[in-house]
Amino acid sequence: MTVLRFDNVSKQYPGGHAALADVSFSVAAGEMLFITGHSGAGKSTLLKLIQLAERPSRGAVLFSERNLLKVRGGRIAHHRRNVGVVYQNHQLLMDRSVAENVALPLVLRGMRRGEIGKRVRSILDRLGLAPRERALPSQLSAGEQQRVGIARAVIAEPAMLVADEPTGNLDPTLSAEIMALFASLPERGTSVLVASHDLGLVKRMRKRVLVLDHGQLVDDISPEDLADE
Ligand SMILES: Nc1ncnc2c1ncn2[C@@H]1O[C@H](COP(=O)(O)OP(=O)(O)OP(=O)(O)O)[C@@H](O)[C@H]1O
Repeated sequence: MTVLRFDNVSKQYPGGHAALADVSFSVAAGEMLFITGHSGAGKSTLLKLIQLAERPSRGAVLFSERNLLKVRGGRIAHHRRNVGVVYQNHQLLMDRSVAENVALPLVLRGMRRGEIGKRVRSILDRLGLAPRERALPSQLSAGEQQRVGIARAVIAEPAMLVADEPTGNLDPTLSAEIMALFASLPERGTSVLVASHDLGLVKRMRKRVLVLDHGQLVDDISPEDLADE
């Protein structure tokens, strides 16, 4: 089953050149892959189209077979619930505790409090954040804040997780732990798309890699081909 498909997608910002030019690829349900390329190659733009933070200038983005061009108004929020997002600057609610930040997607879904508590404890345990559950984001290190952002993005088990340079602030050990966590999501049904220009990290993960160059998709490397390089 295909969860995401880009069909000849181009994106031109007002007054700018083509941030994406005629990009086509698809992602299977439960697949993890990376997208890499130089600064300005179009990685963030591609992720923004998936979250409906931007719209294509030409072509179509299909998510679970639905053309996102047709998703408007109140349906945008509904679509975004199916896409977990991890940013480099985590966009946490600074006046809410770690546990409250992580619980937010479940609260928005109207889940029962008892069930929310259980799920929050479980994900905080997995990410080594349980001792910090009552802390405010301002009392955390950059790495801890990043893990809170990741916990919040994955807690509702979205169809897809998109992450933009998710290990930018983290030391190598923590980066490896975060990547291992991402790699465990597909077996729970979540596809994972990670934008990164850390080529060493990307190669170590032995996953499919899309390569963008000036907005064009110039390579689509399978894990097997990556192993041969
Ligand atoms: N809101 C915007 N308005 C105009 N141009 C933009 C906008 N956002 C991005 N661009 C341009 O589109 C191109 C692609 O940018 P994008 O942020 O997608 O690249 P990137 O590969 O994510 O880069 P980086 O690795 O530096 O984050 C760049 O030339 C950028 O200057």
